Amino acid sequence: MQELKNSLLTLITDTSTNLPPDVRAAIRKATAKENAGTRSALALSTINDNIRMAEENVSPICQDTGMPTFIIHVPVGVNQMTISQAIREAIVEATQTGKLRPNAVDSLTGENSGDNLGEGVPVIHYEQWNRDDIDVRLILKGGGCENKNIQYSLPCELEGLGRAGRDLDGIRKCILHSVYQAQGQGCSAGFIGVGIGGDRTTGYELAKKQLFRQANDTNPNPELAQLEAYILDKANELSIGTMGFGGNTTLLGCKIGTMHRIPASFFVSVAYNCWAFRRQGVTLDPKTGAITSWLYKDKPQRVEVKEPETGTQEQAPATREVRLTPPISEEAIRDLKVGDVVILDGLIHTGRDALHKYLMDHDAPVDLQGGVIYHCGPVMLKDENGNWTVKAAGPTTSIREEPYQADIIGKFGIRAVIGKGGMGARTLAGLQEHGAVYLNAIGGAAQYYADCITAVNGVDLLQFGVPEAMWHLTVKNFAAIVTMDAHGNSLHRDVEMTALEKLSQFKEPVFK
Ligand SMILES: O=C(O)C[C@H](O)C(=O)O
Ligand code: SF4
Repeated sequence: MQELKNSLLTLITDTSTNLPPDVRAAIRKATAKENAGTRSALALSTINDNIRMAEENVSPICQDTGMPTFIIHVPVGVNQMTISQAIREAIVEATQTGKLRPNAVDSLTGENSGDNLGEGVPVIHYEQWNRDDIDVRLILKGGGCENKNIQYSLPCELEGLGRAGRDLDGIRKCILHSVYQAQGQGCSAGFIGVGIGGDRTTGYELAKKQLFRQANDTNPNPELAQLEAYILDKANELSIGTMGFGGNTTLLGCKIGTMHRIPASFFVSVAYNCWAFRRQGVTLDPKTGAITSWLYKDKPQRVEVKEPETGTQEQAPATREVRLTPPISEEAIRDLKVGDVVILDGLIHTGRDALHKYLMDHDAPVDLQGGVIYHCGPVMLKDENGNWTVKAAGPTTSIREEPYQADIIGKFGIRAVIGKGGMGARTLAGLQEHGAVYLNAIGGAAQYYADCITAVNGVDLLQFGVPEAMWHLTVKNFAAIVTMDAHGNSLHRDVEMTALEKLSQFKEPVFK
């Protein structure tokens, strides 16, 4: 198996940097359905640029390279320990070369292992089969969309949909609700894998396994095939749109599997995957470990695009572009309105979970008066001269900072927070009180934003690990949309309210 480690390294690199054709086809279809100039269309155009840049640069599509999860089928007699060891070596190498972000964190101490290895990381599942070759599939599913996974225990009451019973119609309601509750936070438009039945653990496993199906396959069970088609159609009527900006595409794929359950339990488990749906697979020669074929790389798929029906077309709002350089004045911020596009030049600072908690009872390492905080955990590499370079730097989900954000803005005089997915009522009130804005960047567009970073000025709190440290970055032409302003307006609140109204239209039974 002399080729094994290199084959696995190729698989990891390709998964992180090159979206498979079925996923690209779904994104192309979504792009064609949005009207030029709308916020969703602009977001999709950035996403498409980013997909191309990641492939060209052989760099991560998204900075969050997720929890590496392998599903491996082996012939009888193949040594699984040899494969696991080769996976670990390939993961360390992929981390050293910036194809993976160091993502394994000790849950109690918060220490980042730095090489993507840790207790339970990576995840590797083996199954034996009767074939002679080895089949290795890998998914790199990031944290933001993982946090939007949801498990329902039937019967239950669902916001907007009422009672969901222990039948196909109850299942239908749960799945629609799962898309609604994700809003834009898991970097919509997403793909969902659904597991019906099992227990709490196997239900989620089944849901994740569905994500290994081809996006354009047809479920062999006609009842489930019908449900998949129904969900894909109706979830797209929720108008959540790309990144939760509103729009015609909210869901790119729905795959449903079922297993037996025990009488008392009835779980519907949903695995939500962002548009940056990174999964690839290879077959390997069991003697040499060389790649013999790729599993998701068939010819580019033809996309048939149905025009949006009249009435569903969002009109492109007139966008105003405002160029700002930190430190930003309160006056300039109060002049901004939801929908404006802000182009930033100058110094910004990254800060996410660990930093926000830290800043509550510590001073900031740098002056943040008039400053900009970027919710981002980048992929960084140090060169031979000790200089840092940015390999990938898209936004992280902002809502996790909701308990801290308003206080931090007030305490340090921050004028803008960049992130994705939006924030809640407390932050909105804080923006109004202190004169600040929330800027939504395009989640997953890690190459696109890395390209806007012209210098790494320094780093503080590196003891939090690379993703959680406070990086001081100079940016040029960094564009983001005002989605929460200093006047109490929030696009996220409006989109969620509309989506809830639309969700409640699906209350009546469909599958009797
Ligand atoms: O950890 C990250 O960089 C991002 C995460 O995947 C998220 O979606 O919030
Ligand atoms: S930032 Fe968005 S695209 Fe990246 S892993 Fe998280 S949810 Fe996915």
